[in-house]
Amino acid sequence: MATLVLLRHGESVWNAEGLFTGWVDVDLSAKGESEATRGGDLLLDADITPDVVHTSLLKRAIRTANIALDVADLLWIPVQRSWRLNERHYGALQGKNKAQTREEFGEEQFMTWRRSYDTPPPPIKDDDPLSQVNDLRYAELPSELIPRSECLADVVDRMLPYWYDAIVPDLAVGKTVLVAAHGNSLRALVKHLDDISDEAIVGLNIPTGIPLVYELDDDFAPLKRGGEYLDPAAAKAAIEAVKNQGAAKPGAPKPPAKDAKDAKDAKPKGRTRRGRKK
Ligand SMILES: O=C(O)[C@@H](CO)OP(=O)(O)O
Repeated sequence: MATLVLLRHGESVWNAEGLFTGWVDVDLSAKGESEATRGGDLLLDADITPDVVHTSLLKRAIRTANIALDVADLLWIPVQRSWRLNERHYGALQGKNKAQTREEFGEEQFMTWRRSYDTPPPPIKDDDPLSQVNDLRYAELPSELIPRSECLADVVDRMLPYWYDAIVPDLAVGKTVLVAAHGNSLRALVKHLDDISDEAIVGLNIPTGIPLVYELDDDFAPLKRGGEYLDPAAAKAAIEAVKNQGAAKPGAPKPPAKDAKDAKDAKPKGRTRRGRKK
């Protein structure tokens, strides 16, 4: 038997602003930092001591893991990071306002892009400032493996090799494993663990900053389907909030104009592959 803890990063600055994020490396908001702290507190209260942590290459997941592990005085545990745990690449929607996209394209198209299993959003162009093709952290990935857009089925395909090759070997030797990742990469992992159908996964949302604990049998299948959130009441409310992102609030004013240019201006600064050559 082994313990697997899934932790979605705390609220990011773009979650707070209602923007599609994907592979853009935005930081945690102040609320996201407190959510990560609460995540660490919940682990302490439940007496769960991770032996190893796996994260994506994005700072919102890395910082969430660090903050939570710091609370538990476990910053020293071994860490492995992989692009395979990254958020779903949101293609040309990266940086776009969710509410505006819903208004512009309609509820059905909006939800198809957000939650359908096998329809990716339109691809991002390689010369778009919000593309990751020249990002230093993916310099060792062949260009064709760097996504230009992904649906959840694509995320399952690129995440599963990491599950089998990196996470399962830790679980197999009895380690308690913490995976700090993202809404959609964790949906992909939960789909696999709980054997959720392509149709049913559409309705599953993962809340920010609340540890989800799975006890696994010797075949790495959950003893309890769906696992257990360490704060079930908070998880329920937070799941609703994720579900309703981009939805119009009755009587609410329209969201502020945020066109593609605004999104580009908001791009977080980082070193690029090109930057390295300079
Ligand atoms: O913008 C994103 O990258 C994701 C997660 O924040 O959003 P959504 O929940 O709409 O898939």
